Amino acid sequence: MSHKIINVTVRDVRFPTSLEQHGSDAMHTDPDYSTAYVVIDTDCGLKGFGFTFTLGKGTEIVRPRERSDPPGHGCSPECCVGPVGEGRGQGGDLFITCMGCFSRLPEDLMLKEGYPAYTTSCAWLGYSDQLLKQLCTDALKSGWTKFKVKVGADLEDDIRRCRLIRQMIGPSNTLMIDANQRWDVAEAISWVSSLAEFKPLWIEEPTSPDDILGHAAISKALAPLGIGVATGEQCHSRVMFKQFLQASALQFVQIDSCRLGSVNENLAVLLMAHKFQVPVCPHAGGVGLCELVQHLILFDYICVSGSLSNRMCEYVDHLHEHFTSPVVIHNAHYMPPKEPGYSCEMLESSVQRHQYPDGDVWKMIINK
Ligand SMILES: C[C@H](O)[C@@H](O)CC(=O)C(=O)O
Ligand SMILES: [Mg+2]
Repeated sequence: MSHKIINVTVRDVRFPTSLEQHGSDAMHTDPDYSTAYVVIDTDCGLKGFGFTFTLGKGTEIVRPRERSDPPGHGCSPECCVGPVGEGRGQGGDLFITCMGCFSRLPEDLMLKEGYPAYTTSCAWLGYSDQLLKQLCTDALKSGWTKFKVKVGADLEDDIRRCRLIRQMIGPSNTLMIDANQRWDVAEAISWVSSLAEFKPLWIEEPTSPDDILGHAAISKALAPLGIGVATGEQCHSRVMFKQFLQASALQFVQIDSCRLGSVNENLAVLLMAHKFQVPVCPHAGGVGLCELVQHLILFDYICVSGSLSNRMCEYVDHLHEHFTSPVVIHNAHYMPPKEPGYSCEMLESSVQRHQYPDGDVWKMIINK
């Protein structure tokens, strides 16, 4: 039986998250979480859905790739626009199938308790201390035990915010910090040393995401303080991850379902991380990244690592309502998705309202 693709549409869908500083960090002060959203129609009525994530204007870069450009036009095979443009979610029911064919024990545990998650949505850099306190209180009540705080713009602010959150979560909950590439190598080491009293488990993206040896130097300098280096959300290929692992430049692998183009590229990184015995703690959030990455992390646990030690998946509490099968979080754990597919179909009404620049939401903002 063969079927034909009869139409492909790509839409520029943006959410005005910058208005309330959701997603803000030391490098991205006004992100509008966005997608280049693809729908494929076939002659038998089946449809395919997929997207890649951007911070708004980035959609203008990845979108032509989503339309039709073949890979490698003027770019290296591992160039960043290629993989990001290919970060689409046509996973079919691969993951549901996989869960049936391996040992039942990890599968049962996932079905019962889910995969452990941490939250970033209490402490975006643009949030006030008052909002941070409120969100942290709510998160603790809902069972969250692992929290990530944005740092890197101003050391005094970082000390105050880390102290505040550490006081709120207590000594036994987990704190991570994320600088989003803001520092050079020496600055990263001294800045993070000043935050060591707050006992962060990791510093994320301390410097340029391409500086593998820089990350190795930071890892070495911070190891005696018990602080690991986490990176990967901007890492666009398995080749980069291979070198990070070979150089002992990271202690936590942060795959990103869209930045690494395709499920296959992500699986290659999961296998390498397992070989090097480095835990995978995926980047997620944005719009739709939690929906996609939940499949990858369940695959990692059930089929590759078989371990939850030092492992957790990022969660942010924004924009899930725009998906037909949003993630289910229970007691700070991702519960396995029950629907077949890669959870990447968006609600048509949401797509229409947020289409840029002529959806109703944007018309209102632009005409203000
Ligand atoms: C711009 C994004 O919101 C970024 O800050 C996300 C990120 O670094 C993370 O979630 O980790
Ligand atoms: Mg980050």
